[in-house]
Amino acid sequence: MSAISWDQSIRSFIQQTGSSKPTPGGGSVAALVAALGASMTSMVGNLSTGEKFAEHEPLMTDVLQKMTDLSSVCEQLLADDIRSFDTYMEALKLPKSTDEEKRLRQQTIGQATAAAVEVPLRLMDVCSQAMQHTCSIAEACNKNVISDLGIGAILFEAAAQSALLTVDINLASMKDSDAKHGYAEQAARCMQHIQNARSEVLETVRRRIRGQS
Ligand SMILES: Nc1nc(=O)c2c([nH]1)NC[C@@H]1CN(c3ccc(C(=O)N[C@@H](CCC(=O)O)C(=O)O)cc3)C=[N+]21
Repeated sequence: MSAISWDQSIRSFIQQTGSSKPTPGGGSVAALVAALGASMTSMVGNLSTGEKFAEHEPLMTDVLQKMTDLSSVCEQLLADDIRSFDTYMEALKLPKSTDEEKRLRQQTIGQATAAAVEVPLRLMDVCSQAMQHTCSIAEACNKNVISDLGIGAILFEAAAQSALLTVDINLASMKDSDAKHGYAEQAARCMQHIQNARSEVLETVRRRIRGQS
């Protein structure tokens, strides 16, 4: 067996996440959950090809490509979140004896906080796009795996709700109230869109599980 297996990576991620080290933190876990959501939608897309689904081929091909791209963004965001939160924790440790040190520390913390908000916000946007694509195949995809499409939708919502909490805790410490309101509004709008699309996906999933068309 090769030294790097998925099993070992998953085990090591889980151990590191559960340790007392601040990162990977909730922001990174949310990115991983979103990537798993993309895997579910991909699996459903990959099982919705061939003669029976011929008329939907362009749609499935497009959604599969989108899931591959969004999954790569999740991978990037997982790493970005570690970097941004580590930077924030480092900024807190800056000296604060003189006025100049205090000013520099506050400025650095402010910048680090903005970055720690923007990473989970980007993840929410990814979840929103992914949810929309998931919704777009709910009627046409293979019924045998419709439950997995629902799982994808649930995971995108869980990832987005988790990212939203991360946005909120960082906004709570933000001083610039204009920026704060801008971020909060963007997050709320995105979450609303995600929840609407999730409801639509799950309604279709449940109807198709019941066997009504
Ligand atoms: N983009 C982003 N990603 C996150 O993952 C993220 C975040 N923002 N914002 C806040 C939450 C919460 N979180 C913490 C993790 C560990 C400690 C931690 O280790 N705290 C120690 C103090 C450590 C020290 O001061 O060195 C303690 O409370 O005793 C704190 C907070 C990560 N989060």
